[in-house]
Amino acid sequence: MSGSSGSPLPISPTTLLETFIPGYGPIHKFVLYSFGFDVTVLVSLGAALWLAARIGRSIWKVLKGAVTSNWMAEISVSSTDEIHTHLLHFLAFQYRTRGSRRLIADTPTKSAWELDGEETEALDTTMDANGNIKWLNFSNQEAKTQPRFTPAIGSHNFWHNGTFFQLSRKEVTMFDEMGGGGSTLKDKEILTLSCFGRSTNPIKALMQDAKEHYHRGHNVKTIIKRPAPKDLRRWGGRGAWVKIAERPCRPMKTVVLDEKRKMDVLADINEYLNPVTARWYANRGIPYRRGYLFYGPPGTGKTSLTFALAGVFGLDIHVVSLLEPTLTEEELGMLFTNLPPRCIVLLEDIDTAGLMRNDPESDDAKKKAEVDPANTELNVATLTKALKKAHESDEDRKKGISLSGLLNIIDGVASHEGRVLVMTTNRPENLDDALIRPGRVDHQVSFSNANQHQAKELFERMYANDLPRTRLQPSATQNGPIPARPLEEKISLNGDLKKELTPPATPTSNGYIITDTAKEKPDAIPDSKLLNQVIEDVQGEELRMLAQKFAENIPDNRFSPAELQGFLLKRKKDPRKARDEVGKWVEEMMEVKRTGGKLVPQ
Ligand SMILES: Nc1ncnc2c1ncn2[C@@H]1O[C@H](COP(=O)(O)OP(=O)(O)OP(=O)(O)O)[C@@H](O)[C@H]1O
Repeated sequence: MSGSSGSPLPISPTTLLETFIPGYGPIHKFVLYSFGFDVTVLVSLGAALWLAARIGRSIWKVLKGAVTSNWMAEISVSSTDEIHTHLLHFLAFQYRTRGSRRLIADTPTKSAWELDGEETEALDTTMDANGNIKWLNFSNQEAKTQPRFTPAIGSHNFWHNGTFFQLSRKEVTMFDEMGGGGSTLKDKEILTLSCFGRSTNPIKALMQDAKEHYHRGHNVKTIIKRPAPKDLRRWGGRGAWVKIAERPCRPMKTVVLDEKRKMDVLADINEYLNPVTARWYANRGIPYRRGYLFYGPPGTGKTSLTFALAGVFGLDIHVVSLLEPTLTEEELGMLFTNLPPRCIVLLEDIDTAGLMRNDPESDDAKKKAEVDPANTELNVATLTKALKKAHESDEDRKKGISLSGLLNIIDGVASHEGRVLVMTTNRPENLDDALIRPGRVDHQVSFSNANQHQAKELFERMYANDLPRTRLQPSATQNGPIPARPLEEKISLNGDLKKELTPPATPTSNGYIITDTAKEKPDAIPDSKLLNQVIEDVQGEELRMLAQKFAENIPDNRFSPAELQGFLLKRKKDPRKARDEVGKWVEEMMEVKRTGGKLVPQ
């Protein structure tokens, strides 16, 4: 009777497990008698490992917390700022080349221009054996689009330029005030980058790299932005503007306009954008702002010139439609204060923008209706309009942009300085004097329908051979900048303004430049056979003769460049056909214009 003594028995691991795990005893006995194996050893080992892991994790947490707070630097970025986009682009690039196991895949949106990459070959339209034309087919383009991979929500580590970085990507949900007392839940993403050391400089350098990576090639692109959707605008900051398009810079030489007028605008903006000018304005207490009014008939190149200017000066275009129903004065003011230091703000068709005014017309109409009972039909209509206006609620009045609100935003005390404001209109006579007074509009450029000289230029431009794609040469930015000559020197040297107005050799997305002629670069890659082969034989003197003949058929100031471009585009491979058919087209067009018809001859 060994166990009957007074001293207590030591508790065995099996007894302990039996106490904590219901049913352990029978299982233990079953395994022991059936297989001769004491499962307690295994379970005890597992429990010891689990405990060690818990303790280890707790110690790790404490240590990590101590290291993070004392020996690590971190910077967080919210998804409402554009740096977030830069970082994601950069990380997508990084993570494509490294083997991370937790990624988020998304389908990137590509513009039509991005399909025309460096290595893009021209597609030929061919015929099959039965003589059927095989048209180009893009039905499987979605299938070919490669997903973009970015780090998944959670923590990630990576090396960049010899520094170890930690990235934490997390989503936060927050209440967003909707106005009118309501609120909604909104998801926002926070990226936190950290690195060892007490300085945030490596992270700042990484962010700079990400920014440069994102903007690489943007010197050959013009970025077009518009106000973000209402709920995103709410966050303010640069996120109040979203990129809607990115297209190759429009060369200045493709805008057919009187050279002096073009040169005046270029010189004026060039002078204005010079950082020294800002100080000059400040010293004299003049607000550092410049406004331009481009006016003239539709399709005469107002928007085209704005894009070409953006390309020359490397500015983004911020397009605002004052007709957008959800845009309030307050928001427009906030959007103007969140513009980058240098940019173009484009307000198109400012006369049709529907600016709200204190409209005396309705009162007049009402009085007229009362004193002129003979004109009943008209009076009922105008009176209804006037009464409708009178019953507009205060809420309705608050919506939209009033003229005084816009004037305030353009040059009020809080208005942004450094931007180039371009307003375009087809009807300058309808504009309020206050809108175009000096200080708001400093330079006016008139556009008109094409004269014969411009028609000739359009023709030559349409049929000029494209520059062959050439191998890329490292750009000046990589080997030091091209020394600049002063503008006056450029003008006086050869008196040929046209050459100088054209931006220099086009840089490309990789920081390279496309060289000018195929002759200089023997390893030229042949370009589109389709287009060039047909028109190759019509170049030089013959092209000039055809252009001359074409232009002689075009009456001065009757057709807009857009109309002529439309005619030429339909004959884009055949300049001789264009010359032969222009006479008939002009006759028909004149008839359409005389009768006020809408359907134009092809
Ligand atoms: N002066 C021009 N030089 C070259 N192309 C032109 C010119 N004017 C118009 N075009 C061509 O016509 C089309 C319309 O031009 P654009 O949008 O610049 O005209 P717009 O004056 O801004 O017209 P709208 O007043 O209707 O907005 C474009 O494809 C452009 O290439």
